[in-house]
Amino acid sequence: MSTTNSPLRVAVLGSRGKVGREICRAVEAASDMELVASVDAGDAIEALLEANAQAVVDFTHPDVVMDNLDFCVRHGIHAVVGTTGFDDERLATLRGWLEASPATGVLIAPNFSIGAVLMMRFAAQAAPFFDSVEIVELHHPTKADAPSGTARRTAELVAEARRTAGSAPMPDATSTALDGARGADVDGVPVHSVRVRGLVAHQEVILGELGETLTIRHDSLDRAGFGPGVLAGLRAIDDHPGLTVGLEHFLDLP
Ligand SMILES: NC(=O)C1=CN([C@@H]2O[C@H](COP(=O)(O)OP(=O)(O)OC[C@H]3O[C@@H](n4cnc5c(N)ncnc54)[C@H](OP(=O)(O)O)[C@@H]3O)[C@@H](O)[C@H]2O)C=CC1
Ligand SMILES: O=C(O)C1=N[C@H](C(=O)O)C[C@H](O)C1
Repeated sequence: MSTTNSPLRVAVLGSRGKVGREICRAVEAASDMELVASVDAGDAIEALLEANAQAVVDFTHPDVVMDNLDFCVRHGIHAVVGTTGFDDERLATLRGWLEASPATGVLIAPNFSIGAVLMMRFAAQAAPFFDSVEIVELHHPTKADAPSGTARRTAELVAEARRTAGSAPMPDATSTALDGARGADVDGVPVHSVRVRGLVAHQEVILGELGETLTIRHDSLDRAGFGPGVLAGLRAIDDHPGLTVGLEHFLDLP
């Protein structure tokens, strides 16, 4: 889509937010891209058309992201989306919109950090080898959703790997518990959410077997760490029309 003569024309939605600010910096620093529009709450999304944007990056809020994507897909603008809140119903809606705009690509990635993508993959690989798997995600207290999109996706991948392997149900003799004490049940995997000031985004996957545990931990220490994954998504999106869920599909992983 872009050549050395014509940098990819990128717009950022949520440009004044904690992640959006970093993405604007990353796009501005990329020699093969041009930041043509920065849109935040209260700004008119039509700025994307005036700027002739070819692709948008969305780090906004689960309550507004579907409206943003409706606009982008209707106007044939590719979208690289970090905003959380995508359940099966939303993904089905998006697929329907994309059928009417077959050249447009939308990438939804629960986490754009390369380390987090690997954490999810390693957790799924390890899950069938252990009796127990639980997830603890830890974030800043301004986060809108719980559990995190990354934790939900990890739980789904773990559950899928265990189903494929024919794993037995996880042992748990709890017969009485305060509400929430065992976390949220995501596809049979307990997920525990911690919100503490000072944290950025962290996750542990704790796997246990008789006599041993394995803990896979990822820490996002600075939101600049989401930039390279977003740029990789932008560079590949024109070659991936339709809906893609997960940055791993755009990476050359073994
Ligand atoms: N996939 C990934 O790798 C990552 C995903 N995320 C997700 O990204 C999202 C944003 O996170 P974060 O940056 O921390 O949140 P912030 O609240 O810091 O930023 C969101 C920004 O979007 C703005 N906004 C709200 N509505 C609109 C709209 N209709 N159009 C344009 N901008 C709008 C907000 O404005 P205002 O504050 O005035 O409402 C705010 O400036 C969350 O869903 C989060 O979970 C976060 C990190 C990594
Ligand atoms: O809101 C955040 O901060 C983050 N959101 C994403 C999620 O919900 O998984 C990604 C990362 O955890 C940071």
